[in-house]
Amino acid sequence: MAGLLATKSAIADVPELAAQALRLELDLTPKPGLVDRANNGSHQDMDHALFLKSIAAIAPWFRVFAEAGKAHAQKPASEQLRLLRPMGMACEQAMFTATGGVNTHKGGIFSLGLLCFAAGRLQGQGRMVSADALCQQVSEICCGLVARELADRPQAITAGEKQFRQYGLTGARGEAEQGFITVRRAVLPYWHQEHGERRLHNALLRLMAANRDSNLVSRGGIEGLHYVQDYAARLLVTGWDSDALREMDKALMARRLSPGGSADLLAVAWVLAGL
Ligand SMILES: CC(C)(COP(=O)(O)OP(=O)(O)OC[C@H]1O[C@@H](n2cnc3c(N)ncnc32)[C@H](O)[C@@H]1O)[C@@H](O)C(=O)NCCC(=O)NCCS
Ligand SMILES: Nc1ncnc2c1ncn2[C@@H]1O[C@H](COP(=O)(O)OP(=O)(O)OP(=O)(O)O)[C@@H](O)[C@H]1O
Repeated sequence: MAGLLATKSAIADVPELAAQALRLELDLTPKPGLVDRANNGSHQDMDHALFLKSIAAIAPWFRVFAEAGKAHAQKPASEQLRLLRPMGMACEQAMFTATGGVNTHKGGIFSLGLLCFAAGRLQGQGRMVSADALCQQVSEICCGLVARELADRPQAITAGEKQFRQYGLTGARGEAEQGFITVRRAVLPYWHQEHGERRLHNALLRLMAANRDSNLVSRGGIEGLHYVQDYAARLLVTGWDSDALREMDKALMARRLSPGGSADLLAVAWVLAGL
């Protein structure tokens, strides 16, 4: 009985954890190149207030995704993305309406939306919602996504397709299809070594060092990605404090670099670690 109660409360919490994750990610300061409480990082078209509006518009959708996952739980995993996608796009539309057309959370909606949907799916199947089970579900739901949407295209047209052709970068799709492998390898094993804000900063640095963030490539080319990866890896080796993070913030702003994919994965880490 105690196990059953624990399972139920964990399931109910995933949409709430996801909304919480977006708020914590936003408020974490300093955050190199990203919008935080102190500055707009490398962005001209968004600030903290705009991100708050975006979160308010997106958060109610997380429960919608979870309910949809539950309602379709008995259908094969291969059919799920086709069901979820129109809802994900409607949520993107709600974000664009709230922000006046600015892309504040497209990546976050994708990754967290999949987690919420997968949680509902597990619940509908009467299964335990653990981090491993959620990642496994997301991976099954996204099976073949990289091949369909990046690899099998005859011509590379979009930025994502070009980055895949040139550097093998699979972006948010690849991370989801691999069950958030970067979060599971680079962040979760170290999660309990730190506490409070330092834990989140450390996780963000680990993500920036490991993640092949397509945002960095679209802003600064492959050199931009390597610059941020090397910078973060160096801080993890030498040690860091708030001053070091502020220095890194300045360096990324000077180069117009924004590790938005790693910010999204920090939110994913919060949800997975919270289970
Ligand atoms: C797949 C999506 C995200 C495609 O976007 P795009 O081609 O721009 O892909 P790309 O991976 O380059 O970047 C999108 C965003 O993901 C984030 N991101 C970038 N790199 C990474 C990475 N390595 N890991 C995780 N997230 C990343 C960034 O925030 C970025 O802005 C998408 O827009 C989409 O299909 N939306 C429809 C809604 C949907 O399917 N939702 C399903 C769940 S609700
Ligand atoms: N705190 C944050 N600050 C900035 N970006 C963030 C933050 N958290 C998450 N992101 C992610 O970064 C992405 C925005 O990056 P970016 O502005 O480079 O994208 P874009 O609008 O598609 O490109 P561009 O501005 O170069 O035209 C969002 O999709 C969002 O998911």
